[in-house]
Amino acid sequence: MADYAYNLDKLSSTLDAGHLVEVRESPRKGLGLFARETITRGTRIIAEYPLLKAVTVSSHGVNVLAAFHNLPPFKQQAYLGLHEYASDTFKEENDWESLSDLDRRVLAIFAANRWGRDVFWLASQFNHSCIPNIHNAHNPTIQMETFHSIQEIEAGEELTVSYIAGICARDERQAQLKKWGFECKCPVCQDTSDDNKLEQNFAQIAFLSQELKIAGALPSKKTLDAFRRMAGLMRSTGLVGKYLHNCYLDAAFCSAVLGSAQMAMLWTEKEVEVNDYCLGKDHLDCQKEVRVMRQLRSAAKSKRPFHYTHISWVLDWDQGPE
Ligand SMILES: C[S@@+](CC[C@H](N)C(=O)[O-])C[C@H]1O[C@@H](n2cnc3c(N)ncnc32)[C@H](O)[C@@H]1O
Repeated sequence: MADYAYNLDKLSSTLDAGHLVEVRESPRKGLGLFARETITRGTRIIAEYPLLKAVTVSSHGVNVLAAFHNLPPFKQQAYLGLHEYASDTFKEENDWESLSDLDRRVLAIFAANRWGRDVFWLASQFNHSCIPNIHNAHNPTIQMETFHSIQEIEAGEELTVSYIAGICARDERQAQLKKWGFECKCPVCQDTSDDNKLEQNFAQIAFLSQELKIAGALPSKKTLDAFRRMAGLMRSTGLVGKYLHNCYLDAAFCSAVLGSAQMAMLWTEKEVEVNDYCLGKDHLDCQKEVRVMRQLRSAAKSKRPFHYTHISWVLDWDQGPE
């Protein structure tokens, strides 16, 4: 088994559509994942178990090193084939000078590829885009990380995820991406002209979400209108993943608090649609949302006065591993 190498064939699972993608050079980004054929929205392209799982992401990376040294040789070999990058901050945090060359490499690979505490093999080939076409999430039912297409993807097109948190303006995005040591070359970031419509949309979404945060997003006609505008901007920008889902969720709850079961139901239907293509119908969160949608449907049909407390809202979303 010593010369066993991780490869696409060995990893392809009956739970995903890994055969639809290939790993190859992506201009100025190293390797990347590309569609072999047209991929429809909502396809579970990858469902993967971690190659390396650290117990915690504690300082000095001891847990990461222990996890690596406990792997069987073929997995260590696969891991060491992944891209590495360690920022100066990461090196300082990890007492770089005291480490062996191998341990530095192990930690630099962890820094460049980790999703929380986990490093996946195939999913480590995803490059970043500020407008990604793939959404990743932990699926507790199958205990795997899943990667779904959130747009229709054409044959030959690159598949991308977002490495960063939140929807923010270019400067903040670039600052967050410093951790991975590159300047983003996605289409939004490359266009530095003042009339970059997509960038203007990013700035407006960031502004609206900041305003809502400051206002504490207390349900009112004004906040509902802000969620509606934000959702429209996200759709026209192509940001159709979890932030759009969250926006629909907020709009649904806001409509319910304002007393309209009908409007809450319509927003929830949109929310369910986004969640289904981001997570897959077997995800517990999708099933919980469908239950909320059914309650709202019957409340909307009923002649009885409606109050938002009649609905069992979903409060325990699955966040997946840290
Ligand atoms: C998780 S790896 C992705 C796979 C990597 N391209 C490879 O060759 O194995 C992350 C690294 O890919 C590169 N990268 C990812 N997204 C990029 C982007 N939008 N623009 C430029 N480089 C990118 C950076 O070097 C980054 O540190």
